[in-house]
Amino acid sequence: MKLCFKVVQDWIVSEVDQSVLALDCPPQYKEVNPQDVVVWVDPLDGTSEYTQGLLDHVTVLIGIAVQGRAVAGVIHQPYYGYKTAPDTLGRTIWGLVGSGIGGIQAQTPPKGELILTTTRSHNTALVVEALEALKPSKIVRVGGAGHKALLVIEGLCHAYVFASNGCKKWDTCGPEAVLEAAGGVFTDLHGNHYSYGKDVAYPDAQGIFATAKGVDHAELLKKIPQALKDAFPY
Ligand SMILES: Nc1ncnc2c1ncn2[C@@H]1O[C@H](COP(=O)(O)O)[C@@H](O)[C@H]1OP(=O)(O)O
Ligand SMILES: [Mg+2]
Repeated sequence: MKLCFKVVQDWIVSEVDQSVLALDCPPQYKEVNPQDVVVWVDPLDGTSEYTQGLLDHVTVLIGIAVQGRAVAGVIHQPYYGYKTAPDTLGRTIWGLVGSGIGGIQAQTPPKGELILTTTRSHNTALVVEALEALKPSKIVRVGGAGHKALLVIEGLCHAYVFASNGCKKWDTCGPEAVLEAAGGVFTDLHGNHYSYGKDVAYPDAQGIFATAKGVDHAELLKKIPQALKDAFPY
């Protein structure tokens, strides 16, 4: 059977960030068995915010898992700058664990503060309880898992905390890989990495606890009461 595709010319982007091609692939990923690779895609993360016109909360997420671990990802913000710089709309951030990130500079968040980011549209009593336990100096409520990961990568927030089972593997595989490639740590509320293998259940049933480069993830996680962690069993 012969398949024919006609690609609309406007869809083809020829001016892209080439820096990824200059990177040396970490040795452990130079030869992987294709059967060990799973790609998770969220074509529109931040749906609720999108419907409300909060366009900069929206991202397109691609995550690549090898033997269950999130190792590479892309977070594309199609509407980045739509209010301030509509002529250069959008930005694409990518990361490969062991190699680094491209598209933005990873930053360490300010010392002496604790700025947390979390959901603005999927709030619950447990979400609030977890945030209060950390005694933050500020809470940034925005939409989208990709968007929140970017706030942490850019050092605008110290941590992304979500005591809920609402996110799915396609929401977090890409963000986890990019944040960890940027020097951060992205785990569940027990401090464990999710598995992104082909047979896993879709919900991130143990919540999200992700910290920026330079933040002591284990120390911060100790402030979450055990009873709250127990509300998210394996
Ligand atoms: N309770 C939920 N029900 C459905 N999707 C959820 C829920 N909680 C989180 N998500 C998904 O995880 C992303 C991050 O959550 P939030 O924006 O609330 O912080 C959301 O954009 C949404 O993905 P999506 O928008 O692709 O449906
Ligand atoms: Mg999503």
